[in-house]
Amino acid sequence: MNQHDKLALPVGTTLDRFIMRKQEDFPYATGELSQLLRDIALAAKIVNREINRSGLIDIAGAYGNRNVQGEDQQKLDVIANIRFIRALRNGGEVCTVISEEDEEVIQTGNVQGKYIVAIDPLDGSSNIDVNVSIGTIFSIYRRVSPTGTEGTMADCLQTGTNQVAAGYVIYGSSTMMVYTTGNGVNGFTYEPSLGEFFLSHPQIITPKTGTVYSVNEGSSSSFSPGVAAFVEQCKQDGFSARYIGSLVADFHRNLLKGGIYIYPPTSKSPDGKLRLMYECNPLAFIVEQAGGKSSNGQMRTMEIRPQDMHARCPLFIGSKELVEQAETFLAQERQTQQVS
Ligand SMILES: O=P(O)(O)OC[C@H]1O[C@](O)(COP(=O)(O)O)[C@@H](O)[C@@H]1O
Ligand SMILES: [Mg+2]
Ligand SMILES: [Mg+2]
Repeated sequence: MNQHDKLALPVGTTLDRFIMRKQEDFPYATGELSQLLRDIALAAKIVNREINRSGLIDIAGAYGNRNVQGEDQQKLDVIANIRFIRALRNGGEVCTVISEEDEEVIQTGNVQGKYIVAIDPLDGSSNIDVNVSIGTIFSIYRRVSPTGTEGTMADCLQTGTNQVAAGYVIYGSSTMMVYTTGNGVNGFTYEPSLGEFFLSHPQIITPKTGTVYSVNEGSSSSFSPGVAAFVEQCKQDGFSARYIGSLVADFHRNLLKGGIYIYPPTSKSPDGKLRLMYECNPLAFIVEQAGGKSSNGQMRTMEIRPQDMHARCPLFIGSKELVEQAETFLAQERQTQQVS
């Protein structure tokens, strides 16, 4: 197979075939990561079916519990959590799971498993029952502790630069899975009648800049001067404001069209709202692989050392030039604070 065949897998290739072909790029690959990606795709198909018919069956609304974030769990949050954890446990490749919906780590019992998965089973919970795009976000690490034991905290609290793969599923007008293993970003669209994901967006490259900014301006009264100045600059430059309120959906649009998504520190969320391990790091890996950028306004997201599985951090992510522009405003703000 020559170089051209290896790179240019035709649009319409199934996800399974793509994973197998890409595995051939790594002579020492043992197939475990490939199997893990297939396990995630399988769970995504099941969750997709539940989401599509959520209005017909009694899975709409709140579940009646609060998760470790203090958020009311939606029934679909719980269903998606169960489905993904079951698929990761049954697949056998994963020893430990970090989930947004579980306070403690989940030891799957697969002590021979080489991988750790951090997952946001259902992203965009506030949009679940109103038929707006929602998603699943996942991040995969190789364990650092020896196999034969349960995953440790050292396995779970690795920096984002150690990710071996990351991705998301968007349940929208179509359902897509977008992921990277560090060799570019590829998107697959789900064909429900065939039950298969097909390559539809090969080698995604995000535009260097754009004219869309995504931030919840409802919190603008507590934006720092630097954030407020950047948002004002976007308005003066005639940018369009787009905010779906589902991180995956806002990120996906900006990834394809160019733009910036910001979740800054606010009075309600002094460290921002989004979680480093299963929201910020996986999307940072993808955007960097697509030529974009991600930071907390100052530091590269993937270099932030997680202090806690559910640690939050501010997020500035998207087109490289826009993230750099926002960082410049924040640097000026820090300088002003230093001299005052
Ligand atoms: O309503 P806010 O404060 O703008 O927050 C919206 C953000 O919160 C989230 O819903 C958090 O994710 P979860 O739904 O997984 O908890 C993001 O998807 C979204 O971007
Ligand atoms: Mg989320
Ligand atoms: Mg969630």
